[in-house]
Amino acid sequence: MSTVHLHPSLDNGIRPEQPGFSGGTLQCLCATDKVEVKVAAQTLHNHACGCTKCWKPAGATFAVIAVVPRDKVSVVAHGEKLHIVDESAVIQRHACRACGAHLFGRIENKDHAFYGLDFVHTELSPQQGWAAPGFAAFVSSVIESGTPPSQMEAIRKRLRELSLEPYDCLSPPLMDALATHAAKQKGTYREA
Ligand SMILES: N[C@@H](CCC(=O)N[C@@H](CS)C(=O)NCC(=O)O)C(=O)O
Ligand SMILES: [Zn+2]
Ligand SMILES: [Zn+2]
Repeated sequence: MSTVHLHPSLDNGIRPEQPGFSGGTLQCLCATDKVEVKVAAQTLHNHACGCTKCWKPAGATFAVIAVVPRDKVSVVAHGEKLHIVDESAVIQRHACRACGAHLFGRIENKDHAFYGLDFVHTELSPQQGWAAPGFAAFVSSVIESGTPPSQMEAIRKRLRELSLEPYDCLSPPLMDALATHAAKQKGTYREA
């Protein structure tokens, strides 16, 4: 058993995706009056994120986060408890004021490459069958939340053991999507 702790849903064995799974609900961590958000689709691009802005459960080094079309996300209970953590961030993270869990993150800038996709943590769902994480993003950023740099080699080794290739930004396909969008905005985009 490894002594490197990443996140409970990674450390305790990654649950496989269920073919045909089509969504469920997310619930905040409050004991009563839980904020509930319906996600009416399977998620895409699920991954571990080491950045300081993504929500992590207590004691976790990484967040686990995926995207889903924003029209599939709706608040179904206790939306009055939600607030936006940082209005100035690209991703507006809607969190429960009482327990701190982030229910969904939304990009309101229509010019952003990922506009139209919301960010969700499916560990907040009682359902099983959600997409499994496929890579690890912003790995070096865990140092910014207090991980000693000397642990990075062991962390990257453990991520690779779990088949979560570590990247210090996003994965190459997502970085390519961001750069393609930027090239189109600048007028420098070319087909092969
Ligand atoms: N090193 C920074 C990286 C933050 C960062 O760029 N996070 C990525 C991954 S979630 C992002 O897209 N952030 C946009 C945002 O937070 O609005 C940190 O850890 O705070
Ligand atoms: Zn709560
Ligand atoms: Zn993040």
